[in-house]
Amino acid sequence: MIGSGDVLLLATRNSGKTKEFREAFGKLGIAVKDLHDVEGIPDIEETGHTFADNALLKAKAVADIVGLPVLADDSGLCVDALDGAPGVYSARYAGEPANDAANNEKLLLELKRLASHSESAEAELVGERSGAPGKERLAESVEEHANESMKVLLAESLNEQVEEVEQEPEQEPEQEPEQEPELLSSARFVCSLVLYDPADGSHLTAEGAIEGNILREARGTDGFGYDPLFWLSSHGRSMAELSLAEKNAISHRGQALRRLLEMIGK
Ligand SMILES: O=c1[nH]c(=O)c2ncn([C@@H]3O[C@H](COP(=O)(O)OP(=O)(O)OP(=O)(O)O)[C@@H](O)[C@H]3O)c2[nH]1
Ligand SMILES: [Mg+2]
Repeated sequence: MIGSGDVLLLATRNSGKTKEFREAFGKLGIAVKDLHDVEGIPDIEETGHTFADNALLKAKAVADIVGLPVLADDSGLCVDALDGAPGVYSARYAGEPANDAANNEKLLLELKRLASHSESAEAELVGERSGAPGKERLAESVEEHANESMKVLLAESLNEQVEEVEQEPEQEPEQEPEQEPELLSSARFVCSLVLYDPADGSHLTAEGAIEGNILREARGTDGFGYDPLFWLSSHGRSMAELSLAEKNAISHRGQALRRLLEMIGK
């Protein structure tokens, strides 16, 4: 369907995606166009429940109009602390029209809200646990239940017990300064690619995913979407601190594309 010297149409209006595909396909001598280069393609509603469903829906809708093979990408961020959200709704997480800055802001807000809830729950639990019997309560118990000679013995043992309870916990050894920035949740980027041929309705699907963590504060200026909040421990950088080529070498999109190219023998 595609080959050296070919032009490939992407069913996307996301210029961030197009840039990444241009970097990857450029090496194969394949020029890449997107929906900014083609007139008369309506907005395609993404009604699927999975990335693969939406990628097929976009590739087919555009290919059926232009009458040529089309590649579509449906992708998103799945955050564990949010039970996989925003997922297929990543582009419009903060509402329509899609806005990266608003999406990032909402993601941080949701995760910080969760973190502060679990911090106060933890503080309550620690408070309950530290309700060890105090000296006064133990002394009252001696008065209530012992005769005189027992009182002496019990009072001695009480003092020992209280000393144990009241002893300062041992000091933790000094920690090394933290290398990792503050992280809010594990997460992954997922990408489904569909290459659809309108000549016979055949299509190929390939997927990729990359694991990372959500940063408390944005870092870096490259990439798009949630890249500034996506921390890669293996690289000690955020996704937005990688060059195009570095991102393609590891990203969900790069992985899916290499799988697709393998399927078509490229
Ligand atoms: O930081 C990011 N780095 C990435 O590499 C990445 N890949 C996807 N995403 C997020 O997921 C949405 C896709 O939704 P999506 O597949 O519907 O695409 P889109 O609506 O942006 O364009 P289109 O291709 O549909 O025209 C995007 O907008 C982003 O929010 C990414 N964020
Ligand atoms: Mg979309």
